[in-house]
Formats: sequence, C-alpha cells, structure tokens
Amino acid sequence: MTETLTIRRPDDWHLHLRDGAMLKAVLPETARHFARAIVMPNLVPPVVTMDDASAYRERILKANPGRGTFEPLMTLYLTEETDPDDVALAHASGLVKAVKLYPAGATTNSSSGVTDFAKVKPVLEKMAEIGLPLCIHGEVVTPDVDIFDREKVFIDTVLDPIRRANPDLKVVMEHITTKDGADYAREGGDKLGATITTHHLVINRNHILVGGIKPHYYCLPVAKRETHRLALVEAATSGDASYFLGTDSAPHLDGAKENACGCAGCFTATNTMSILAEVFEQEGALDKLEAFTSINGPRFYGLPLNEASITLKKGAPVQYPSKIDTENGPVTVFDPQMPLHWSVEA
Ligand SMILES: NC(=O)N[C@@H](CC(=O)O)C(=O)O
Ligand SMILES: [Zn+2]
Ligand SMILES: [Zn+2]
Repeated sequence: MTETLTIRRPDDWHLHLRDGAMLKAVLPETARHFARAIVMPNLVPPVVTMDDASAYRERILKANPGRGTFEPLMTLYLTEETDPDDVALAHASGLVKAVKLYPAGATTNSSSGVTDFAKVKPVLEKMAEIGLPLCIHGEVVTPDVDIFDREKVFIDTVLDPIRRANPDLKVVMEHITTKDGADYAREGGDKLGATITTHHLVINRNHILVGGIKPHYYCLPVAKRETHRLALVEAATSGDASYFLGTDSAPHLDGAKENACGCAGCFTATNTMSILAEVFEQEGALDKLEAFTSINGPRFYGLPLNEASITLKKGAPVQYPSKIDTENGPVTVFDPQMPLHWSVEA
C-alpha cells in the first residue's frame, strides 16, 4: 500500500533568493513546491525603499519564466533612515508584506541594520497603525554575550521592550532556535508569531562541531543544544498557530562556505518538504504538517490560504542532488543525514 498525503500548497515565510546568477539557480528549487515566499531583503545593497522592492520583485518574476504561479512577497530592510511614509505607501500598494529588522552586525549583510532602536520608533509606530508585520532577526550582538545565548538575551532585553512599547505591532520572531524562543512565541498572543527553519528541526550544535567543523551546518542563529532542537520539533509539530515554516534557505557558493571564515546559511529549498514530512512522521504528527507549512503562516499575515495542493508520497529513499549549479559555482544542498522517504509528486 502506498501512503500519500495531500496538503494545501506550502508557503515559505522566510527565504533568501539573492540576485543575479544565484537567483536564477535557486528560484526553481523553491517555486517547484511553494506557492509564495516572504523574500528577505538582505541583498548588497539592501532592499530599503518601495522602489528597491518593486525592482527586485520584477527581477524575481523575470527569473521564473514559465514556471507557473510562484508569488514573491516582498519585504523592506529596516534602517535607521527608513521613512515611515515610504513604508506606509509600500504597504498600501500591496507590494510589501513585512519589514525586516536586522540588528546591525547580527548576520549576513546586516551592516545597514539597526543599532539605535530609538531611531526606528516612528516606523514601528506607523507599522502598528497600519498592521504591517515586523520580522525580526532576534540576536543581540554585544561581544560580552555568548553566541549561544544571543537569542535569549535578545528576547529579554530588546524584543520584550519593543512589544511592550508597541502592543499593536505584529511581530514575527524569525528562525527561532531555542526553547526560550518557542515558549515566548507560544505565550505572546495573536500579534506574535515565529518561524522555524527546516534545518533547526534536524541539527543541533554537535552536528556542526563533532568530528570536524562542518561549514554547511553553520547558520545564524547558530544551532543550539539538543534540548532546544527537541523544543522546536515539539513546537512545529504541535499545530499551534504561533509557529509556521520559514526555511531560511540561504544559499552561498561553496567557496564562501568552505572557507577560513565561512559564511552563515544552510540551503534547504531543494529537499525541505521531504525533510519536514520525515520529521513530522517520526513525531507521529503528519496530520499537523499542513498547519505548519500552509495554514498558520497565511493566517498570521492575513493572506488567503492557497487553494492548490501538493501530494507527498512515501516510498524508497528520495534521490536529490547534493549540489546545485550556478554560473559562479556550486551550492551544497543541506544534508539531513537520514534517508528521506517522502517525495513531492510532480
Ligand atoms: N541564516 C543565515 O545563516 N544566513 C542568512 C541571514 C539570516 O537569515 O540571518 C543569509 O542571508 O545568508
Ligand atoms: Zn536572520
Ligand atoms: Zn534568513
């Protein structure tokens, strides 16, 4: 007997598509299975204004010829100079679905991010007023805070004060990696959501460091100890409306990862749905997969659920490429170190 699972077509609520040759190479990997994605604005230079977002959206659509209906949901990169009126206009036009807050220096291409939170107060107030969500990379960058504690300290010292000062602001805690993050999101009411990545459901910090350093498992926020991974699995598979998929699929050329100063990001677009089905099945929670990938996200963002569906089929271990090629070199696909039995039917 073949087992199949049909769910609404999934969306990715946190995705890096990059630009140019990389965009061309990675976009089909997402468009194959996903209907929509919240596209991260951390290009070089970043996507700051409505005009930037509009031009970037055109480049994405052009890179996806004849591949159906993939819809990029655009975001703006919050800087200390961001103009609240430009944000409001971008939202009103329907172009922009969220604003992204990077603490300056926290992650890849975050140097134009925020250091002085007082400077972005007018933008946050405007966003609360118009109902535009703020997506947050939640890590402090102060050198005295241990990298494994950056998320928890951020919640206590930055996120909670922001939310108290702006109780109507919709906030997404991006790529949570701790039990503290999962608990805070669950208790935060309907104005607070959290994305969970594919890779943080699979790896803990041992995968990065035991038996030699594994650059393809290095991402930010860095994977934490096993107790935290288990809390994330529990959260994602619970069906709780606070949690939704944001793969944070973040391609870098192999040469930039396999490097004395390797950059952060795991590329999971290619095998995400197979990995998630495997993880949810192991938890006896396949019936909760659709909530995580296809329902909780659009509900939070106030967008319609996808009417189209995908069917996953269980069988012999799935074959997927270990790398995808770009004009500038290969990008390694995330290796979950376990056989995957669920494939997405074409
Ligand atoms: N997650 C990562 O490790 N890297 C992301 C940036 C981010 O999402 O923080 C990237 O753009 O490469
Ligand atoms: Zn991030
Ligand atoms: Zn990201």
